[in-house]
Amino acid sequence: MGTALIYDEEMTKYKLLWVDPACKIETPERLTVSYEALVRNALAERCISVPVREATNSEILLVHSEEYLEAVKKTPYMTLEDLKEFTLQYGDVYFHPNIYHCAKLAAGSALQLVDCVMTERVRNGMALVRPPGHHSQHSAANGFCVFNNVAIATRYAKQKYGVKRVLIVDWDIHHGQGVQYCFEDDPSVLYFSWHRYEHQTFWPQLRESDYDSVGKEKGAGFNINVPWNQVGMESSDYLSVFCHVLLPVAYEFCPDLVLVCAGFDSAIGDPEGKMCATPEIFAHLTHLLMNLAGGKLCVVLEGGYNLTSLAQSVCQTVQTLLGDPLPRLANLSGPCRSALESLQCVRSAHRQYWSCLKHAASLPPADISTKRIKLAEEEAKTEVGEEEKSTEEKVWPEPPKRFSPPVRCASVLPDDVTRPDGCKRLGADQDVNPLTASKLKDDDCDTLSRVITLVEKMEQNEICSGLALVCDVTVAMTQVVQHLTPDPVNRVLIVCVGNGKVPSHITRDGKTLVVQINSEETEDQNSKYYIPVFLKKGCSDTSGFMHAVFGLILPLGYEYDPNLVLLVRMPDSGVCDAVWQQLTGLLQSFAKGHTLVLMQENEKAFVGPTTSVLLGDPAPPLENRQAPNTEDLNVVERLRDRLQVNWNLLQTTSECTG
Ligand SMILES: CC(O)(O)CCCCCNCCCN
Ligand SMILES: [Zn+2]
Repeated sequence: MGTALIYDEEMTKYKLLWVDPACKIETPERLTVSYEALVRNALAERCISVPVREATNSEILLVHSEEYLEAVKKTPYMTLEDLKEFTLQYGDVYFHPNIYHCAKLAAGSALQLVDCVMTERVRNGMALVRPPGHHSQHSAANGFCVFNNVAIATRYAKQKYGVKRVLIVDWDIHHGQGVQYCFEDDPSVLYFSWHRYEHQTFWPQLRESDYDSVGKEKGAGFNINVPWNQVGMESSDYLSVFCHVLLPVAYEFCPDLVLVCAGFDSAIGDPEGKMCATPEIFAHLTHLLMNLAGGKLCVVLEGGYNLTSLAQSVCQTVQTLLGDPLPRLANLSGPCRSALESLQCVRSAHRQYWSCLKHAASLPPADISTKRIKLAEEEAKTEVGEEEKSTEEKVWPEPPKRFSPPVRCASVLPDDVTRPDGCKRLGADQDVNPLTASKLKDDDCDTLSRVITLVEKMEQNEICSGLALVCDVTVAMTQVVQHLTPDPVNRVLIVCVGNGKVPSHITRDGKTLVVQINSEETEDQNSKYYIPVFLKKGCSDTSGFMHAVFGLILPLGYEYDPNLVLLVRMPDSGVCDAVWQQLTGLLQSFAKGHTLVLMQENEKAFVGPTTSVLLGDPAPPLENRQAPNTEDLNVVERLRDRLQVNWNLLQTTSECTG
């Protein structure tokens, strides 16, 4: 199944007709540069082009009042003076004779996206629209928004397709208060938003944008606000929040559909956000959401005002939706102190609602409230100036080209195991380099030499990922590590699932990082590079396992930044299919998708499910939503406490930083 792209140049045909410093950044060029970049990078042609349509009255009325709709209906016939007059009743937004038409097209585009994803005509998709939507409210336009595109799409999906749970991820740098107001008492819609806040001094300066707005009545816990109280946030900060807040909660929520309020003003260079995360981060944020809801992911454009970073970020997002391998995120420094404060605040505010957070620190950092008051007082003192003091132009490197290796997935299988379609079989002889074969002294040398050849072809980027059935995974793992070209940049992340002795010598000098999830206590080797995660209920406990994936494996993997990932399924690990597939999917975040899966020969039943994920299909949703058991949560928390001195991305509170 493919990726939908919805765009129509009609939505470029409105603009600001008078002087208004607050609105001048919202221009038609935002849409044209985004679409043209997709065309230029040969991404648009790989998408399924879906036409726009106007949202109907009844669809708009799913969110907005009749009075508001009737009022907006009159704007096409207004004079310039009337339009200015009409605009005055709202904040930070402008009207134009053609904006009503475009607003119907923007909302209709989101509905078209929902239709083709829910009818499985496509797997996922992106709608390039303007005007944006997430600030508009029941009876008000606001913040460049006229109709709330994503809120309407959410109500539409529930009404037309009986979708029970919708996750809305709002990575725009402004708080989508319009979405919050719409669903704050609705437990079937989980709204997650991060936003520049600076202790309520940044637009829209709402008290209800802070972390303690968790939702109302039945909706308590289903509204998650992550305020950024400083500018300059980087990829590390964004990934920390995904790993330690959004993903654990999203998996516990188990949505049937995921919608993204995709604003790219959270990228480096944006005049509104003033953040420092490079465009590649959106490839990762998108990928981390692609194994939820069976891959049903609808991305709808919101903000983004630096035309260069906007276009690059849109391309990173669409290329990931298309399934291309991700770029590596170089030298992640770990979350800054302010981000850790926000992280701690959000986790403590939501610990009572989500079992994955029940071990979170119970209180926000002591001084957080005084900071808010102090900063607000300071703000009051300085004149309210739109022009920012620091106007230095941010520069960042062009994101690296992300081309797919000629072979997406190769397998080394015993002759009696059928090769899954789409997967290339690594032949016995023709592919194997004789030098390698000679070096292997093992009785299984034929298979092992093919495994080594597979790894060599991954290093040369001829093959993206691989799977091998071997007679002894431990031997195979050891051989792979030994045969890696001794290149100083070689770093292998090894994730061992299940019991079994991992030879200690392979955790040599930091060239490998081994994380083993098992169900039996191993002697506690206090090494930075060997991390045993002992789960009482072993790998069969889905919640405990996934807690270790989000809280430990993902952060460690991002910080370690390997160029190869070995996923090893130890004999009788007890891990269930869906969890195994989720892990396989999530590990493709690293090493440009170079994942080698090693399994015992008798586990041929898992060859199909594993290769389907290696080939880019989404992992099936984890049906169960029971809480991780307490001991397992304890294990992961204790490990995190012990390891976070060495691994910054494991931090979740600001107390720990010295
Ligand atoms: C879709 C969106 O969230 O990007 C809209 C943001 C509106 C910002 C209003 N204030 C602008 C102040 C200009 N310096
Ligand atoms: Zn924004």
